[in-house]
Amino acid sequence: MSALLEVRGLNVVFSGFHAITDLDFTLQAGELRFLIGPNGAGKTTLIDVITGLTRPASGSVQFAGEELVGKREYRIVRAGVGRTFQTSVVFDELSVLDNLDLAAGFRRRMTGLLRRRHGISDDVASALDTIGLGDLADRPAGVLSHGQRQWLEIGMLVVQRPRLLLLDEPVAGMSRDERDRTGELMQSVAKDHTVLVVEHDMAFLRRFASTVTVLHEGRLLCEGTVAEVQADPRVQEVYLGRKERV
Ligand SMILES: Nc1ncnc2c1ncn2[C@@H]1O[C@H](COP(=O)(O)OP(=O)(O)OP(=O)(O)O)[C@@H](O)[C@H]1O
Repeated sequence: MSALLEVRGLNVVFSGFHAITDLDFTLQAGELRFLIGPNGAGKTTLIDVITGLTRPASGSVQFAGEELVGKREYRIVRAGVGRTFQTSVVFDELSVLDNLDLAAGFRRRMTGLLRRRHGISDDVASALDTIGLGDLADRPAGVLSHGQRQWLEIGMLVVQRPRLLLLDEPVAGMSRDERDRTGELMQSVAKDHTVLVVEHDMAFLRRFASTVTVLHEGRLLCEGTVAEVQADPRVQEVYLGRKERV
């Protein structure tokens, strides 16, 4: 494996408040990595920096050898970085298939994106299969359950063929069944992509995570397997007294 993403000496400051301090973080190509940490640890801020939403005070973010800091968001998307947001980007009135097709169209840069075409592209068919929504392909996205909607969003990312997928709390608000299916979906997506998942749910991590990075107050606290991280006294200390114990 080789490094796909290399964050070096990252500092993010909001009006004098240090949200991220001297962070080094590396993701190897093909990894499924989980990022955890108590509220305010800097997890979303790190994703915002990688995707160009937030500009760091200093440091670099190399993606496949290309510097991302200073690049506009759409250029970072084009470079192959896709993310889900906590707010939905699905169009309720459009069918599941049209939402996927529309997302794929951004990649293909087609004109007449909403024009119904004959047949579906291989990318869209394969994404539909991966997210398990084939039976609902022609239903409006508005009828989907919360979990199905999240899967559709993941599918909408996948059809854009990113090399790196950043998923911010993908199982928040899901039922147990939906969480399990999402974990399986993530593992399936991770076969062909590098995936970084921000997640709080420790039961979910224990089941689906291999390598975990822990942030605390904007700094890297530790990194390792789920078992290593859970056994680390520093991790236990920062989570102590919180609802979700490690
Ligand atoms: N735009 C901003 N302006 C000022 N402070 C900010 C801004 N964005 C984030 N912060 C602060 O930076 C710190 C890190 O926030 P961040 O959202 O990255 O944490 P997080 O680890 O994702 O937490 P959570 O699990 O609660 O989502 C927090 O103290 C937050 O209040």
